[in-house]
Amino acid sequence: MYVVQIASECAPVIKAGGLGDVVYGLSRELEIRGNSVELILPKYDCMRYDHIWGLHDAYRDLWVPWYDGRVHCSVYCGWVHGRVCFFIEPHSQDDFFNRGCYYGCNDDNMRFAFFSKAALEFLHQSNKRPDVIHCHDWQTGLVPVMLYEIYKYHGMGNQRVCYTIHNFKHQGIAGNEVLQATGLNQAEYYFQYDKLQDNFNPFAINLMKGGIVYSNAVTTVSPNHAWEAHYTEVGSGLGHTLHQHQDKFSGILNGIDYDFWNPEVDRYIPFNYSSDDFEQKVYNKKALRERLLLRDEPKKPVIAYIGRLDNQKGVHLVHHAIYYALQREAQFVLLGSATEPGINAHFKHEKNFLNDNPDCHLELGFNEELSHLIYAGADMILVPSNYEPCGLTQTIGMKYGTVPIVRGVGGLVNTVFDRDYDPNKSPEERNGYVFYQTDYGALESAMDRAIGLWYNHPQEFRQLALQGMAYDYSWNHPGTEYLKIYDRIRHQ
Ligand SMILES: Nc1ncnc2c1ncn2[C@@H]1O[C@H](COP(=O)(O)OP(=O)(O)O[C@H]2O[C@H](CO)[C@@H](O)[C@H](O)[C@H]2O)[C@@H](O)[C@H]1O
Repeated sequence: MYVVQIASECAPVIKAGGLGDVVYGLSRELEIRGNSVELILPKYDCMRYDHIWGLHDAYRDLWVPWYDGRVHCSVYCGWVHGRVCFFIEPHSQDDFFNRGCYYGCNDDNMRFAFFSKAALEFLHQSNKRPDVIHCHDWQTGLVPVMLYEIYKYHGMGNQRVCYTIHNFKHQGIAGNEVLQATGLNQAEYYFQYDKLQDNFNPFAINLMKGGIVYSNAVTTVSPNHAWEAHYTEVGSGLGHTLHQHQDKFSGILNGIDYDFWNPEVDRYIPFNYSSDDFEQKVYNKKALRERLLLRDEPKKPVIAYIGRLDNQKGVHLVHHAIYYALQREAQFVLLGSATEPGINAHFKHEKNFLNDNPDCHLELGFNEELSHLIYAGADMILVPSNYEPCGLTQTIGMKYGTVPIVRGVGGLVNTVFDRDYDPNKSPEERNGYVFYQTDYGALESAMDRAIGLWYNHPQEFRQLALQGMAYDYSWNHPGTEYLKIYDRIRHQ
């Protein structure tokens, strides 16, 4: 099968979060199984060019219709750790992808509407006719809309679209100008409730809703989150739309790429290890402490948080966990970045306040290499999210023998099974700690149980870590699930 992924991220070259990991990992899995996969991405100025091999211009004269004119683009091709990627570079005054950031601009709707249009125009003009186009999140929600409203009539009638939603919170709420720019004429047609009209604001269109309405299959990134999005407020207003399209909507748990996230072969950690020589993990802990200037207190556990610092991730609990860990004789390491100025200022303040504390380190920013050392060196990883479509940090943590402490929402429910309480798993199958409420007491009780086991029953704690390592959260199973979906829609 020939699959083209159109996305705004692909790890490690463009990674703001988990979307990048998934786009890369799924592409690799599909290729391993004999499918042909290509990726189309924006050519951002700030991406990690050191992860691209053989970048060359592949298509010089791509002219993309935009408003009443056309925008000249160049398309570059290169290999990102074996995957063939096409990077689109527009030459216009808007400088859409030369902003020194991936997201967060006032005209993000326009930037990604343009990218979606350019990606389809590239497929069209270069005569690429994939069996399946797989696109992701609001940024590419317009791809199926334009495919079925425009490109279908220009020789692209056989292409089918699978649309994956990684985060319902950001939907791309836009105005009429997006329709005008992309050539989706007759605004009144798209402003209908069963098309792109936002479910709350009748004067706005919703790009993610467009993706849901027009795609042949819609997925989100865990079975539990699919249920939550359909039936609860976690769908951020799209529950009814999902209900109307429920026959094509499902949840597939994300995998992680065990070539990249694997303590046996990880290039970024000083001591490789597996469950057979788990003792080696402690040397990574020592290296982590040295790197972050933490005091070497062999007895203390290291608790880590890695992730964006925003409301989704439960920052009030992250903040509380730092102090609770210190109070309970544990060390705490945080690696995170905040885009919201208020949250950023708050954690900067905390960092200054805790700067001289030998048991705590807050690293504010994005650092892929350091994240590997933290997964390998920490003993526990905290994921106290308010909501979490899938979550990768807990499954990565488990692969590194780092015990997860998570809130029981979204994909965390599908991956972490409480050591003391899980009703559906035998004690040998349990792999972490789960709490449910959002108050400090709930968090503390889970941390308390984890830290208590560490201090009082170290052998049992070790056993719990090994049980986590035994789980297979690779792309093996989800790869099969996506291929089943592709196969189904291909013959529609
Ligand atoms: N400061 C930092 N430095 C280095 N690395 C960092 C980092 N902050 C985060 N990362 C890395 O980025 C990834 C984050 O994964 P998450 O599952 O938390 O994704 P995120 O919430 O961004 O994405 C959304 O999409 C993913 C993928 O579908 C879903 O799992 C998730 O629930 C949903 O919210 C991990 O690989 C983590 O190590």
